[in-house]
Amino acid sequence: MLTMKDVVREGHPVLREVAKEVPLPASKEDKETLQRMLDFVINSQDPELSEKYQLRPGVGIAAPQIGIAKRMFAVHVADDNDNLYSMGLFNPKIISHSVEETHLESGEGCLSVDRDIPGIVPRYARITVKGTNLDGEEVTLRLRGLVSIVFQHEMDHLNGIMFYDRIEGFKDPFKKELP
Ligand SMILES: O=C(O)C[C@@H](Cc1ccccc1)[C@H](O)SCc1ccccc1
Ligand code: NI
Repeated sequence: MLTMKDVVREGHPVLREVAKEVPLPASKEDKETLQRMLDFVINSQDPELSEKYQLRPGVGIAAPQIGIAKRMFAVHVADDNDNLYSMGLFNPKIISHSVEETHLESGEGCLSVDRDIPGIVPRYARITVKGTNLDGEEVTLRLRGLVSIVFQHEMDHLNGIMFYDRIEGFKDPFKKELP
């Protein structure tokens, strides 16, 4: 099972790479990896398992965060109406988004960042995401609220972008110029 020792931390070049598309249908290996990523996020929210294995609670993780520069991430998060989004996605793509923006009042954190970095991280308020799930089905998701923010945070990881790159005025030595 994946634990925090498998999570690469900021400064590792893989976090600044643009991850590569996953050939579909996904290989057995890529499916196993994505399933382990989903299990990690689920385990990280389980009081016993997160305590036992010292997992930092998370709602998502992207493959570059375990050193794999492939376009896939896993999320396990409920929306404001308690609909649970628990899935792995291959080659996710934001196909449309609102002009309106939103942000978490508390700012954002990251499993690959072992420091608190305060600041507003602007995100699109609503997004439409297309991707392929672990069953090989193409899914289209219309998202808003925390779920939308989580998906945008994970999408950024696939493009070598860290949440603090989006904080106005934050200077980071590893800063990646935003498109
Ligand atoms: O590093 C990651 O990608 C996992 C992050 C994802 C994330 C951070 C901030 C905002 C949205 C998504 C971890 O889940 S950070 C821990 C966390 C837990 C619950 C809610 C928000 C963040
Ligand atoms: Ni992160």
